[in-house]
Amino acid sequence: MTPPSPDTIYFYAQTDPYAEFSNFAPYGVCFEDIWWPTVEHYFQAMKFHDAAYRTRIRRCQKPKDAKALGMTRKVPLRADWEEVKDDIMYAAVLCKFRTHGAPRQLLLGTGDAPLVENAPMDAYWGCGPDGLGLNKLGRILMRVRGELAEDAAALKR
Ligand SMILES: Nc1nc(O)c(N)c(N[C@@H]2O[C@H](COP(=O)(O)O)[C@@H](O)[C@H]2O)n1
Repeated sequence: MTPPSPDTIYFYAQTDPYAEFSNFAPYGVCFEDIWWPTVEHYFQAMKFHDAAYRTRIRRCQKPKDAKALGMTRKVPLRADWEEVKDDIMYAAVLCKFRTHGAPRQLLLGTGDAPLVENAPMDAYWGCGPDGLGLNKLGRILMRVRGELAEDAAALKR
């Protein structure tokens, strides 16, 4: 097991440094002419094919409320969710950072530092309780950082 690099940047709560990297941060995204208040709202809504339920999630006041609605299994989860969820998350996170300059500059300013969602209960998107989780959100952010750096380089050419 490789130990975490000393320059690893951890993010999670909205009261912590680098809160901008969390999907709960107040940066909206637009898909198919519909505006979603946060990445979390969009991601949670995409779990369902039910259009009315998606709208209910989009109208939640807070991302934690959107997440709570997304956790229900009273409304059927789309059958292909496990296959599509990583791509949906990637598209939403890329859209967020292409849309909003402040988090984009913060992300680009992290250079090559490893990024880790310090989510104690989530070993898929975050590092989980023992720090050994998959950290899929951190990995997506690092991939997005590379895309944004390419965008910036192309603009200078
Ligand atoms: N800020 C915050 N609070 C939590 O309680 C969280 N679990 C997370 N992590 C985010 O939760 C989303 C994943 O939801 P599912 O478990 O797939 O329903 C994803 O956006 C994580 O980044 N963040």
